[in-house]
Amino acid sequence: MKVFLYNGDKSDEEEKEDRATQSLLNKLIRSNVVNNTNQVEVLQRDPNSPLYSVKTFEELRLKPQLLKGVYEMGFNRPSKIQENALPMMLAEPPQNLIAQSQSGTGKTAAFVLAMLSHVDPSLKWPQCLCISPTYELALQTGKVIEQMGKFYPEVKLAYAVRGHKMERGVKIKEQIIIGTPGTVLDWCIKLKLIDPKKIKVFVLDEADVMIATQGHQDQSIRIQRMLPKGCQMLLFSATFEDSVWKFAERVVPDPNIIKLKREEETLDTIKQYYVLCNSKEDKFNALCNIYGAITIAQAMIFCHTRKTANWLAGQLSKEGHQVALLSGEMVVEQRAAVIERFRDGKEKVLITTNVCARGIDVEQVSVVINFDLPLDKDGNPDNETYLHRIGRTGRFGKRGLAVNMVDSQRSMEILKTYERHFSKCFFFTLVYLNS
Ligand SMILES: Nc1ncnc2c1ncn2[C@@H]1O[C@H](COP(=O)(O)OP(=O)(O)OP(=O)(O)O)[C@@H](O)[C@H]1O
Repeated sequence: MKVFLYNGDKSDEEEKEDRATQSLLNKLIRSNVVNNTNQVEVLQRDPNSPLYSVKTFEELRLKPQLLKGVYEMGFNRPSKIQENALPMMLAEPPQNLIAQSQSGTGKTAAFVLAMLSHVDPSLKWPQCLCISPTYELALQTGKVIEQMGKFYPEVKLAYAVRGHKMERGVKIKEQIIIGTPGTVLDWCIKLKLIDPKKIKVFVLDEADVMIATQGHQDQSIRIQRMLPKGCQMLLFSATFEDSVWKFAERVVPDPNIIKLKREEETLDTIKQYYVLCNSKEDKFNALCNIYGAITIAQAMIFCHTRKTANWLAGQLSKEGHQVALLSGEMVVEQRAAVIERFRDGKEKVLITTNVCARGIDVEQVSVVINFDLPLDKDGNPDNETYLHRIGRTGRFGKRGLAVNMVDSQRSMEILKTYERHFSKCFFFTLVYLNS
């Protein structure tokens, strides 16, 4: 019997990369808003009320201090999701909203602007409450509040996160609270620092990440139940599985709903090849043979496990090639630095595992090497991941090249499955690269 291709190596899926880390990484490496060309889908609670969307920030009649903050951040016009979400969030009377769009489309900036707009700075108590899944994500959102509110210094922000020790019963004067569910709950119930009845705007950010963390779902619902009837409820998520949807409906009564689909990727402009090899070492040799060609552009090399990625990076370095390695062992800041160097073109080749690279768009990558073919956690072909690795959206619709390394009967079968699945778009071409 053939030995299973990845036997002995722990699958990187097993290494359990959590969604919060991925989300934080995405925020750290983001340089710009993702401008999606897909249509926004809007479902209004009251279908008879007119549907407003805005093309400029001026149309929103923001406070001048906030408009100044928005422009200072370099925003010239609302992003696609903001065009629809902002008028709804700023409407009077307040409207509830569930909004879903991929990471980087401008959701955070939208709800931050809504919170800052609704605050009454003359009142010295918490009026807006935003919960985030982790300490680090809360700090990131806090930074956006601080930046956008730069010219509105009367509005103050407090962080309800671990490590921020507070005495029981002290009254908090800050108008905006950003925190994690556990600490926020403590501040409301145990320490009585926040009077939930005085909250006007409640934001639940990253709902999909939130429910992936044990206990956060219940804590969020407990917080929500303490809020007054007229409180505006806003919920944001990058993805919308059924579980997120069910949670959203419990947290946000009578919602308006905005969805912006991810742009679809295609394989139309990608030339796909495969290389027949006998072993990992053989694949390495094949890779060395094409190394000169792939470094004309920028390339990403995908391995199934951290162990293989480390090994490959070591081997290529020994050969004198300069490669960057993105590994799950690195802390998130280190990973962000690696991605940034690659984006800036300081490194030509990036070796990574699937989990590490999830959600990262590097526009200029035109060569993708599947040192190991993508597999799901049960070891079966994973069409979606194959498409994500290789495919291009309309936005980045440049030509590309993909090379799949095949080193066993099993991996050949997997390749054939991809070929069948995507048969409308391409046929694999066999190339011999070994000397
Ligand atoms: N209207 C805009 N014009 C230009 N840049 C913008 C605009 N809105 C947001 N941005 C920038 O785009 C990036 C992504 O925005 P934001 O963080 O709000 O997206 P997001 O959808 O909340 O992402 P995530 O799901 O990761 O939290 C940020 O760097 C932000 O400063």
